[in-house]
Amino acid sequence: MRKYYCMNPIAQVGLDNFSKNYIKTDEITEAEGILVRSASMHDMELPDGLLAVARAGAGVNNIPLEKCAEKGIVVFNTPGANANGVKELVIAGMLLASRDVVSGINWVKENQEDENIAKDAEKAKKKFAGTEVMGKRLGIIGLGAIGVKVANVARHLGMEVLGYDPYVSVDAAWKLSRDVRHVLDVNEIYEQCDYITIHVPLMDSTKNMISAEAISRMKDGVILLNFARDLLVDEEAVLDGITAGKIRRYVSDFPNPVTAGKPGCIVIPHLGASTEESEENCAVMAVRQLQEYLENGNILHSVNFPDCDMGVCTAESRVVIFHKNIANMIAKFSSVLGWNNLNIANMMNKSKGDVAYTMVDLESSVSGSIVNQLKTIDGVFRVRVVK
Ligand SMILES: NC(=O)C1=CN([C@@H]2O[C@H](COP(=O)(O)OP(=O)(O)OC[C@H]3O[C@@H](n4cnc5c(N)ncnc54)[C@H](O)[C@@H]3O)[C@@H](O)[C@H]2O)C=CC1
Ligand SMILES: O=C(O)CCC(=O)C(=O)O
Repeated sequence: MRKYYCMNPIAQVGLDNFSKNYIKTDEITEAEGILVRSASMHDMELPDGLLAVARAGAGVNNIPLEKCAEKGIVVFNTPGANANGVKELVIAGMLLASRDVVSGINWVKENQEDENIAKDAEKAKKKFAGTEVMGKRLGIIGLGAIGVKVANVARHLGMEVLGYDPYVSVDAAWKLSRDVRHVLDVNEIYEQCDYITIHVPLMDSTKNMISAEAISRMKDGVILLNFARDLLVDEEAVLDGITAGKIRRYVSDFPNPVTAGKPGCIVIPHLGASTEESEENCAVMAVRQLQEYLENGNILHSVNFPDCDMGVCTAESRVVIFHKNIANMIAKFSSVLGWNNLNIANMMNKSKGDVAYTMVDLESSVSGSIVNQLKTIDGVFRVRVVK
């Protein structure tokens, strides 16, 4: 029986995909697989028996990717599975920032006992008047699963759309409306747009990407939307920008003491992916990827190891090896297997940055001693007998 542990509540529809050979455990040290959403795993000890972590979502900044790689723990995410949920809330955020609906609703609540509320509302409403999005210019930083969807909807709303993504994938480019202007310099977005929305992962290279300098380049009265991660934006500079009238509204999906309750800030409690559909899509994808890896050693949508798929093993056994991406590793594995008279039926090796993954199907079974010989090869992190 294989055991998995959930660090956050995971949609039952997803968990139902586990076969009867799986059981949920409350004891993390027993788990071969972990399912997680936003819980931080940075300070936790990774159990020795842990083989994989599946993030039911996109952002993986809550997971120590390198530490996992060094221990041969595969980390998956579920690209695109919650993109529509986020897209819809970004559009809602744009509208809430343009029209003062929130203050208007609060006014109605505060005046609920007023018998003349209908008449008084007609007098009060001019305070809450706003602007329309049609005809305005939207800049999108990051044209991945979410950015592309936001771009295409914004075109349907009659907005002019500029997109910036130096690493845009072919797949994303195919999905993007051809009316979106792809800019090569992010400053064009800062300098020309009425609305700016950011959809990039939080990494060392993107932290504080929306800096005071970037804000200083923006048009007066810009509306800034952040449904990606708070640390991408210098939020102290945002507050200064609001005070100075540079920024009209800052919409963020990430409450923190800097922006919560501050004038000009519309802060949502991280609800971008909190829809039934997104939660279910992510859970189903995460569970399938986890199960495929635990049962067959196949990797799909990993963020710290290369994707590698040899299907179901029809040979006598399958061994997978996590190792450094350095010269001569395959020769060393073949030598160990050859000395031990093991014939290779099939083999695949893939690399990603500094790490690599080798899958080997063999015509006879592998003993513990052979596994130990593979483990002692310099540069090997982990050896796992899948079958
Ligand atoms: N608020 C919420 O609930 C959610 C937030 N997110 C956040 O949104 C982020 C984006 O999500 P997806 O679109 O699904 O990811 P994605 O991986 O499909 O797209 C990210 C895009 O950012 C681009 N990129 C990377 N560095 C860049 C840079 N320096 N400048 C411009 N573009 C750059 C990449 O090329 C890629 O196309 C996630 O990493 C996560 O942090 C994702 C889902 C839900
Ligand atoms: O699971 C969640 O609600 C968070 C979603 C998110 O932020 C992500 O997928 O990056």
